[in-house]
Amino acid sequence: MGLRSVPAVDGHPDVLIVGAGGAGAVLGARLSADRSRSVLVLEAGPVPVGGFSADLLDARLVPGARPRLTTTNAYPAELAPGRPYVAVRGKVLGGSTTVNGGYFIRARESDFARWAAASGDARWSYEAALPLLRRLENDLDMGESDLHGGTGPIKVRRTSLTHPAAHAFAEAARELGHTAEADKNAQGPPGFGPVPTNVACGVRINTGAAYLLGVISRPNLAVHGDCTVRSIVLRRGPGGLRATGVLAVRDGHAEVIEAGRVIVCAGAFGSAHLLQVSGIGPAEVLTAAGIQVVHDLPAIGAAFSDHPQVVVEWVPNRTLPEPEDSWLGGALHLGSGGGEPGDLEILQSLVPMAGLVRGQTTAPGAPHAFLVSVQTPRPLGRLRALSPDLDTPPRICYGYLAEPEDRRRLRQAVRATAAILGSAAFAELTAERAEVVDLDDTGLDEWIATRLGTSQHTCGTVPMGRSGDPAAAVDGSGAVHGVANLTIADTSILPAAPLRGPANSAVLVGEVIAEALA
Ligand SMILES: Cc1cc2nc3c(=O)[nH]c(=O)nc-3n(C[C@H](O)[C@H](O)[C@H](O)COP(=O)(O)OP(=O)(O)OC[C@H]3O[C@@H](n4cnc5c(N)ncnc54)[C@H](O)[C@@H]3O)c2cc1C
Repeated sequence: MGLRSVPAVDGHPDVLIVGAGGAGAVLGARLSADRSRSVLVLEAGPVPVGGFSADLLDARLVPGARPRLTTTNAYPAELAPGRPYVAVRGKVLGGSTTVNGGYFIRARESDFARWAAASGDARWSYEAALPLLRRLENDLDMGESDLHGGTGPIKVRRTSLTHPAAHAFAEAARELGHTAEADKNAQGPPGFGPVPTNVACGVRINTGAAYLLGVISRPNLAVHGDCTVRSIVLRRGPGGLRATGVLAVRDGHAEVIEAGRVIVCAGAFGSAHLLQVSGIGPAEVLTAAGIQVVHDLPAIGAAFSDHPQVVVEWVPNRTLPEPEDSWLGGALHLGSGGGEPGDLEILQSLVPMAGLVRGQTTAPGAPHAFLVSVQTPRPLGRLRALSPDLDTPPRICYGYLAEPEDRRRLRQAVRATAAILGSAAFAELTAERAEVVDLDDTGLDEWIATRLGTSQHTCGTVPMGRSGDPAAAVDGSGAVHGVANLTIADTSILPAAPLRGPANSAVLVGEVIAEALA
């Protein structure tokens, strides 16, 4: 691990980026491509300029699944009343893309339509985003086309489905009449198919490695690791309120670093929390936390969305092999009937949960798993700072399963998984009936409540929207309403979580905002 410092950039950079994660690393690389612009990136976690350790690259594992990993931040949270949880986020170059599952699926067209409508900004339409979706990827399966990119920084590969459990899932989906979806990045009818991943030859391609490490020697770019921004410096002048820099702590020393523009890319939890402790957020939340209100913005932390998830396990009748490249098998997207097509997700793990939490690709005798989630965005989550001190974690409540319809959808997803396990295709792999089969709705609700988890896909803590809309915090280019020279650029600005995992969309946010600021 190492630090890199370029004094000329450190002095008063044109752009100061807080956080080098899914979106921040993209912005650091894209904005510093203009050699006349000085760019300083401050990342709270380590920046391994010599390369990432093998355990953070192995795509057969999910580093963030391991408790107390030093390259993650843990946030105490509440999924539903009485359901405590510890949510994690990457704290390392690449952010959560360095510790995540490597599932890399584009948002659906309807997500883009929602984001464009909320922001009133056409750059979030699917048509406008497509060239950037192509620019960010190198699709090793599909190659360059009108739909796919062939030269971008992130290599994309679909899972192979040759593993016996993945093969059984494919057969079961066919047997049960689910639509085949060979390319989940093609906006076709949702169904069963391989999972597009940001994985090549078993290596998870995080955004730090893909975008930033290769350009880190640019003279107009400096990237500092182990450097936490504790607040945004704000000044009120004749032109109104503006950001002039940040207060950062590096090597135990606090320093104010001034900059032409501050871009906050600290993630959906980190960005909203940093804004609130800096005095930007709902006045009553700030006042209750003892934070001086600098700018009342009610939308910050008021209505985030994510994907509730439960793990459905099954016991194989023999020891199954380790996966070759990725821990992921196939994925089935099906409709809940009350939402949009493909709003339920059944994602297959080829490594038992007992292995993933230990950082091991096998766990002999342990059950295998499906990760089952409802992908309908429901903006019921809340994040509130509790203290002016950034080290005091915010209060995070997801608001899961609040409505009967939320519970119905999750029951339906679990029962669809049980049907997969009860198929003839799976009879060759397991002798046991899924335990949920005999439960009525009440029993299944209880079963789900005790196993409730989350996909860790939070979006919308600093949502895009039109100026004057109380539900909006930033405009379509990430500019904070009412504060000059302050931009937010990460999954926090997406007004609603996409119908698929947000990692691809996080990279897209970096690309879109870089274009907007070019
Ligand atoms: C365990 C896990 C598994 C996941 N699996 C998947 C998956 O398989 N597919 C998928 O689509 N999505 C997945 N996700 C979600 C996805 O990875 C994230 O949505 C995405 O990375 C978010 O990008 P971001 O830029 O918003 O934030 P992050 O990638 O979280 O980046 C934020 C960065 O800011 C830094 N930072 C925060 N605060 C400060 C501060 N005050 N000062 C300086 N730096 C700061 C952090 O250290 C971090 O590097 C997963 C998430 C987790 C946690």
